Amino acid sequence: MSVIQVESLTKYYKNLKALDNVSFSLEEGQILSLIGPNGSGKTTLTKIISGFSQANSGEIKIFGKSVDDFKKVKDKIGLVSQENNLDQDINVLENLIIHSELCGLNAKIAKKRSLALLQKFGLDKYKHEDIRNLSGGTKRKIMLVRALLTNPKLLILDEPTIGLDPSIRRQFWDIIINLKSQNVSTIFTTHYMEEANFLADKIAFINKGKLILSGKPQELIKNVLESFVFEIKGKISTDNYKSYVYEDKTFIFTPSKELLLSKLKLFGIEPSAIRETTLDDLFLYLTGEKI
Ligand SMILES: Nc1ncnc2c1ncn2[C@@H]1O[C@H](COP(=O)(O)OP(=O)(O)OP(=O)(O)O)[C@@H](O)[C@H]1O
Repeated sequence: MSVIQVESLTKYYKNLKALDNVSFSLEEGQILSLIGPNGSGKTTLTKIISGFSQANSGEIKIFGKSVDDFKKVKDKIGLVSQENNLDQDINVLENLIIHSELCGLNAKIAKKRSLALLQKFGLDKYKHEDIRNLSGGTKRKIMLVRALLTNPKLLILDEPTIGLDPSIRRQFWDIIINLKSQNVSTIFTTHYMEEANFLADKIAFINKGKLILSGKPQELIKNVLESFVFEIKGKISTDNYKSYVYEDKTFIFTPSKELLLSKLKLFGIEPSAIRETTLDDLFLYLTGEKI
């Protein structure tokens, strides 16, 4: 069953079209990664699908039902926004309890659930620590715990691991995979292709407000490009081959390394690298932009 179906969302900020007719859906227990460069509309989309902003047109269905009032589904959706919006002047447990109460849990259950989640994620040692004393990675983990207080079925994470060191990023990945095993669906935005490739059941490329391509990570490349890419210094004509030019290099895609190598030899052209095609190549090929 679809946890969320998004149909033709369009959002304007005055004259700027931040989202342009965006549609996608996500099944229970699936992980979707939204990838796009700065300003492509990722945050706008996460805010709209979690009820913190309104689209100008389009429809959002949660568990098959059209959402006319996000208050009715707010306990089904957990959002971790990009900016740290924890209360800096109170401690971790107080932050979690206040949030739980705002979500309608009674004080006793709020405390019990907060402590249980802190324990589960190895964060109980921080429970009496003021937020301002925590590292960036721990703050983000506390925000994730806060989003989980209502046992949401859909988690929305806006750049959850940006700026975190690799070991903390890895811990985040483990948490998301663990939640998937409990049938929680996750939508996360990222600039890191390897993160999307590792975690996502489905990747959606977003550029200039448009969702330009989506699908399973392994199939995205196969459906559009060939398996190998040759990097050649300078701009060259590539005739029948798919290719792109970036920073004075030509990237040519081919299913057969041997065939292209022999053709290039005829023209005395030596590739500077031959490698497997990546999602970065695909994004550059489609948009001319680097993530
Ligand atoms: N509140 C706002 N008022 C006016 N313009 C906005 C507002 N929020 C975002 N924008 C603009 O809308 C476009 C999409 O922004 P958005 O923050 O959704 O992109 P993003 O993909 O999340 O970028 P980043 O990766 O930098 O977070 C950008 O051009 C941005 O400048």
